[in-house]
Amino acid sequence: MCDYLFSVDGVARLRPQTLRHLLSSGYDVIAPLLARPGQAWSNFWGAIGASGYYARSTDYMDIVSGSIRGIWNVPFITNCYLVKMALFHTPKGQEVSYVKEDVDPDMAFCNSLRDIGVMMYVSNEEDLGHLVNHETFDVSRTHPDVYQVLDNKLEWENRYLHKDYLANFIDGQKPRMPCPDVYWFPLMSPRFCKEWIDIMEAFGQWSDGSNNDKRLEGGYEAVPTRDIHMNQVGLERQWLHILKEYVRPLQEMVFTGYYHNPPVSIMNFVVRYRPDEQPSLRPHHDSSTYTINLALNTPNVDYTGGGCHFLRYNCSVRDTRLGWLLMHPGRLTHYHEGLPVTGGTRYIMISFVDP
Ligand SMILES: O=C(O)CCC(=O)C(=O)O
Ligand SMILES: [Fe+2]
Repeated sequence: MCDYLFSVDGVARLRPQTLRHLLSSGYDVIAPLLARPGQAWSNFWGAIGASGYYARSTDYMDIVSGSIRGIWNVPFITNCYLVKMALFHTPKGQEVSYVKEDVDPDMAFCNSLRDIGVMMYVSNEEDLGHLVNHETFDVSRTHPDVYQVLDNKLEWENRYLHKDYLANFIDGQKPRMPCPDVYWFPLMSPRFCKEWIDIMEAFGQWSDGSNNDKRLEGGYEAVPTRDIHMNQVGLERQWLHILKEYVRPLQEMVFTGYYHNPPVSIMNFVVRYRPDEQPSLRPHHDSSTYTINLALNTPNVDYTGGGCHFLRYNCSVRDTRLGWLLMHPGRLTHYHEGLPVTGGTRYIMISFVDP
């Protein structure tokens, strides 16, 4: 039988050596001090308990930040802890329980430990990882992880931001400009692109490519594409967050002095081009101040033909790159068209940012 019971509320990303370290520490009950990305520290109250009981009032910040290292005896722990199994085999009248009237289970559990004189400890001797926030994780979604940009930022960025995204901001680096005032940046990972397409195809309700579009306020689209809007697949809030957090800083680098936070975009959609469906898009202006056009798959691998042509400059971008976006003014100078796809299927993600 296992000697320890390991409890987590949510999913803890504990490293194996951390677990080994905790297991060998000899205490009956111990909680690693864990961070939850973007939220308060887990076991924070344990640390506050430590300050209240044993330390100066400012010490808990030092404990949380790791500038003091050690193990502290605390009156309360929660979320993630390790308990010796022997504690659950105590004599009658000394049982450990997580049930007490209308008290929350974690409160009741700690109370019961205190009642029988079992000490609880918080440890920050090692950097212990963090907790995943499971509150909005919806397993009924296709690829629920991709929906987690607001709730599990750290995991989400590791999975879905392009590996070269941060390199966009290296000082003195000139952004790529394949056509005049058309900028080109790595934004999303291959996994993002694949899952984004999967979500659209699983939903499957592509527009019919006609001028009548009930999804639009006026019910009319002059230059229709076969597309799915983000609000049809529950990704509007997430996509607008991506625009604000990851696209806006790129825009501010290249269109200097243009600052709108958050960026406003009511048109956010994935376009599908196929030779036998809609292969191309006739020349047009977008209803945007600037447009972003993110390549979700790869020319000469997933499809042939395709690309975006800017008529004023007689300039095309055909060799679009997976997860890279094109950013260009929407009107006046950047009259453009979608070039015909001759085989396979091309997918792009479009936003009309205005303002
Ligand atoms: O096919 C392209 O790259 C252009 C798409 C486009 O201009 C649009 O959807 O407004
Ligand atoms: Fe366009």
